[in-house]
Formats: sequence, C-alpha cells, structure tokens
Amino acid sequence: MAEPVIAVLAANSYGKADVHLLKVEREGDRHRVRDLTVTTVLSGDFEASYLDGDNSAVLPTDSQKNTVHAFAADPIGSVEEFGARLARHFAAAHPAVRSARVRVEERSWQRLPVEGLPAATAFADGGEAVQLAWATVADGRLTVACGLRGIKVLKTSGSEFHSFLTDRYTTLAPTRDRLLATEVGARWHCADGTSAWSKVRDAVLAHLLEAFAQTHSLAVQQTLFAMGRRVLAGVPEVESIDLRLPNIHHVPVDLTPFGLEPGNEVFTVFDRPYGVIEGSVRRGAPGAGAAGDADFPSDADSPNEESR
Ligand SMILES: O=c1[nH]c(=O)c2[nH]c(=O)[nH]c2[nH]1
Repeated sequence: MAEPVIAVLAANSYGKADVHLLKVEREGDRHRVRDLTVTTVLSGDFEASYLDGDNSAVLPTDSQKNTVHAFAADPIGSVEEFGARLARHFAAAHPAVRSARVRVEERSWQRLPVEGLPAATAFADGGEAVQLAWATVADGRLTVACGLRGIKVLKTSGSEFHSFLTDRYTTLAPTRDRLLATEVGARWHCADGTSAWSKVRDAVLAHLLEAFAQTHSLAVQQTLFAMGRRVLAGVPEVESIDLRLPNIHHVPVDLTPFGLEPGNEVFTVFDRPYGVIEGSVRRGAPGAGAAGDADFPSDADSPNEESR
C-alpha cells in the first residue's frame, strides 16, 4: 500500500483568462473601438472547493466573464479605471474573496485615413505588418513575388451577410449589420521588368485598405474581390494578387440576462475558429479566370513556395 501522504493546500487562486471583447462606442456616424482582453484572478477562502469539492463560496469563472461583459456596457474609461472597477466589484461583492486581481490589456486601433471618406467606422490596428518577398532565379531569370500579412482591419458598419444557403445544420442568423474584421494576407506578382517594388508595395497596401473601408460588404468574398480589383485598377505593375481574408467573428454579447439593454456594442471576439476566404484576382475578361488551386498567402511561409 502506498504511504499516506500528508498534504496541505498552499497558495491558490482562480479566475477567467483572456476574456477578449470589443466595445464599439458610437457617436452618430463616428465610431470608436476598444479591444480589451481581460483576466480575472480571485484568491481567498476557497479551500473547501479544492479539498472537498464544496463550491458554496465559488463564484464561477463564467460569472466572472459575464461581469466583465456587463461592466463593459458602461463607459470603459482607461484600462486602469476599468480594471479597478472590476477588482473593487469582485473584492466587495463576495465575502470569500480576499484579493481580486484584474489584468486589462488593450490593443489599439486607428481609424483608416481614406481619401474622400470620413472612414469613421473603418480601423486598422497598431500592430506590425509583415512584409514578404520571394525571389527566384531559374534559367537565369529573376522572378519576384511580393506579399504582406498581419494587417488587421475592421469595420463597424457597412457589412451584411444574409440570403445564404441553409441546410439542416444551419443556425447562423442572417444579418444586415455586423462587425467585419479580418487580417489581410496578400501576395502579388508584378509584370516582368518591374523593379520599383517599394513603390508598388505602398500603393498595393493603400488600395487594399481603401477598398476594404469603402466597400459596402455583402460577404467577405465580395470584399476580397473588390480589394483585388482595386489593386489591379490602381497599380498597373501588378498582374495578379492572391488574397486571404480570415473572417474573425465578433458576436454581440446578449446583456439582457444582466438586466441591461441587449445593445449592439459589446462583442465577444472569437479568435478561433474563423472563416477563411481566399481568392486570386488577375487581369482578364470575365469568364477567363478559370477557378483552380492556388498557393494562398496562408502557405506563404513554406520554403518550397516559390512560384505561382
Ligand atoms: O462573409 C461571409 N462569408 C461566408 O462564407 C460566411 N460564412 C459564415 O458563417 N459567415 C460568413 N461571412
């Protein structure tokens, strides 16, 4: 028989990690977004749950997540203020809590400056975009494919998705007003003889962002084609462009169980799973673009990737 082990419970805490939410603050047509990831950590008199499974003092982590959502319905203020409000709430509301720690991380989004459009509802995040190039010499000939990834953009208006095919497994509700968010991956091929790659790159990016912001979207697929077509129209050096647009789902949080207005301001960000929409756009007459397999930018880091 195994030796009886004498064990005591030492330090312990529990909470909800990485509650990722997006709050849209609307002032008429001008929107502002707050992209927050919140972690709650409670410690206190919770030994009974660890030792005996007695949960009578345990505020479920699910309730902690709901609290974060409900508090986000009020003006958020700074990350410090939001964290302090939550921590004070958890510490005061439940007697077993001796300390409540709340971590608030904010990702910043900037309005897309789009000429001729206030673009008060289109944003790009402050993160770093990655620039990519694939240079190949074969038979003495240089070909260069160019790309970028990691450009996060979102629109808080001008996006719908409805009238889609349904089957017995469909539960998705049609919507005429949804939040559209993606992380653009692109790879383009230039005409022979092009060497002004940096100039082309800047122009491609500007056209991609502008088309994203300006296109009233009925589907990510439609936005993708509009973005590709805009690049071909605006950058004569580009012969074709492959685009990958993940559809990063933002689902409105139902606040009615907490006695609040349902609202359309606090969204849960589902980092995964996500839709993946890919397509190549190239010069040619309608009907000429036979559908086929392509190496989309998702595969872009494969060392074997070298040609279209
Ligand atoms: O723009 C979209 N295209 C889809 O194919 C799709 N599928 C889905 O669930 N949502 C969306 N949105």
